Amino acid sequence: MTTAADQSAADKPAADKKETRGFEAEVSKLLHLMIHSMYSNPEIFLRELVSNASDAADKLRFEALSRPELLGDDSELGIWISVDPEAKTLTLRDNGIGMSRDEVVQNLGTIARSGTSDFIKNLSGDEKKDSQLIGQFGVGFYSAFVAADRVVLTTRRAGAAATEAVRWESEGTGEFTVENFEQAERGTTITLHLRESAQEFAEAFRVRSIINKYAEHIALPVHLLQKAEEEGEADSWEVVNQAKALWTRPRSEVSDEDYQAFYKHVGHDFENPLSWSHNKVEGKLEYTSLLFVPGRAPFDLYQRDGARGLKLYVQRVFIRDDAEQFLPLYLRFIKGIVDSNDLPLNVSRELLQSSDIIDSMKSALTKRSLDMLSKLAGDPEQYEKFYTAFGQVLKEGLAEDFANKDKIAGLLRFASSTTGEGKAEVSLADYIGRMKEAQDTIYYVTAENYVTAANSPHLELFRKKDVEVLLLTDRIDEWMMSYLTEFDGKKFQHIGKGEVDLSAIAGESAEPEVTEEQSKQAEALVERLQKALSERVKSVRTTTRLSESPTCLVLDAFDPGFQMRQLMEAAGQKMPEVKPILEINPSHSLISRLAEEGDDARFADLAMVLLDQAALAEGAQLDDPAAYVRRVQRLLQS
Ligand SMILES: Nc1ncnc2c1ncn2[C@@H]1O[C@H](COP(=O)(O)OP(=O)(O)OP(=O)(O)O)[C@@H](O)[C@H]1O
Repeated sequence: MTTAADQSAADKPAADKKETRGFEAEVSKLLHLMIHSMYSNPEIFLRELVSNASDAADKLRFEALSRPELLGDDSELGIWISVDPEAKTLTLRDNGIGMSRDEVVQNLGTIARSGTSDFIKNLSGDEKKDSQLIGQFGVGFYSAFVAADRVVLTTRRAGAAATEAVRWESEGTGEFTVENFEQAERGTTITLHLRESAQEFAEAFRVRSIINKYAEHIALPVHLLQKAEEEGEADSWEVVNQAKALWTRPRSEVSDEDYQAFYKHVGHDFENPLSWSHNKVEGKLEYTSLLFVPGRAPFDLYQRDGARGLKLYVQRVFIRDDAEQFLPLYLRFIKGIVDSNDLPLNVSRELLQSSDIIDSMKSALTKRSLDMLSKLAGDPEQYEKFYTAFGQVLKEGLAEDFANKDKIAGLLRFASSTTGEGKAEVSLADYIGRMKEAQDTIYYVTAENYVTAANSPHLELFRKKDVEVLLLTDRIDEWMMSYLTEFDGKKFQHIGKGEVDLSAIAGESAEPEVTEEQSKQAEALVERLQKALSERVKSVRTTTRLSESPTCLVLDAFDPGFQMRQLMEAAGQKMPEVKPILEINPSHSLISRLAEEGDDARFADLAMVLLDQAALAEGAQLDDPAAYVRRVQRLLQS
């Protein structure tokens, strides 16, 4: 059995021969999963097929811009749906672009979209889990098998001869056949032989109610066959939708359901979007945009070649999918369309890449998207969904989009030392609103996870003085913060870096945590420690931030921390070694004992142990854990 994927030129059969081929392995896997995951909602296949037919019409209109002859005398594009309860079939025809034999084999034998195939290959095998993932990418044509146990598709590509049409047939169980066929009209006809469990789709009234739901946003007329009521009368076709591009209609005339259905069509999603923004711009530039915020991340969000961008129309004519030029990369999760009146219909890739029109549209659409997100933030429950899915991507914006830095920063959410939960829910505005009277700095700490951050010894004094600290635990947070130095006139400080000074916040009269006298007394100890630890630390000093722990490690204000180091090393950049600074807390009994230690060997062991413990407390891994264990054992025994 040849699979569709590994066909080579050498074994290509004569074009008109009937061939039986095997689906690519991933298609079989997808089909199997789909049938299991969609049984409770089988009608979705109709949405998918109508969506494909609409895309086929879009593609034909686009090709006809340069080759008008493709339309011939069949220029009224549409979709025709009929049912036959006796034959137990449902048939859907379109007069769109159609497919050649090669295209049929490629599109309906493999999973063409890049990334999808790998995604399916890597599914866990746990049917329940995998079924939920299926909704993350469009199930498309193959969903027909949820309702049908045999699907026959005939198609003739625009511009091809009637004898070059193709017939494809499959029972969805691993194989399909393709053969040449003769078809008078251009376009694609799909006949579903319905499963016993899906007989409802052979009932005209049932199909009508579903189509009413799924067709209103489609810009193409959808016709349903009306059976003649009286004998002798002919059957007739009835158009069931407005057949007007949804974005051209005034907002007040578009229902939420229509927006949601349209999103599912353009966003290849099963679920409703969290929010949308529909705008018509008039003036120097004229365009309409309809942007959506999805509720969950697609599987290819972090893939370099992942699907992104908007669907581009020029004067209502579809031009291309995935036009990336209208939004910055950090807003790649936004789905939708943009329809321009200013761009030429034959807009080229080059023009899209550099043009004043595109630049100003991009900056306006970026603002629009950010405004839509600010608005969404007014609903914390919905915003949390958004932030969980896309918060990390949004953070990239601080590095990418200088002009909108403040807006982006305003959209970020963080866990905090005062909310007591790991949820990222505190905004910078919330933080500023709760700042102490004399506080002029936004404090934060980065760590590998919430527990490490929340228990970091760096927080001790902040806790004691009731000063809030943001806890940043995404792996890109430290990198991100290198781009965020100010918000609303307030500086940021990483509490594990540089010197910390809370004296102003505590009030003039408050006792300092470490008195000058204690510092002075500790001077000799500091010197002794510096000598003992010179290989491993940059310096030793008395603390400005501890109140309970004996020691902690801090970095100089501009030294890269642990996260940054990991990030850079993952990107293949070798980082120079940076030694930390050891801070000691002279009020701690262990430090007093250390100061009194007369035995140099014991002093060295104690010093090393306190240093390693400071590293452990902030979630770092020891370079030589065995040496640490040996030292502790020696100390325990002596
Ligand atoms: N009615 C049709 N007319 C012409 N081509 C079609 C038609 N239906 C499907 N195709 C082709 O088959 C391809 C695969 O369709 P399928 O529905 O599986 O995926 P898709 O439409 O690309 O994306 P999605 O999975 O989100 O639906 C389409 O990209 C298109 O090229």
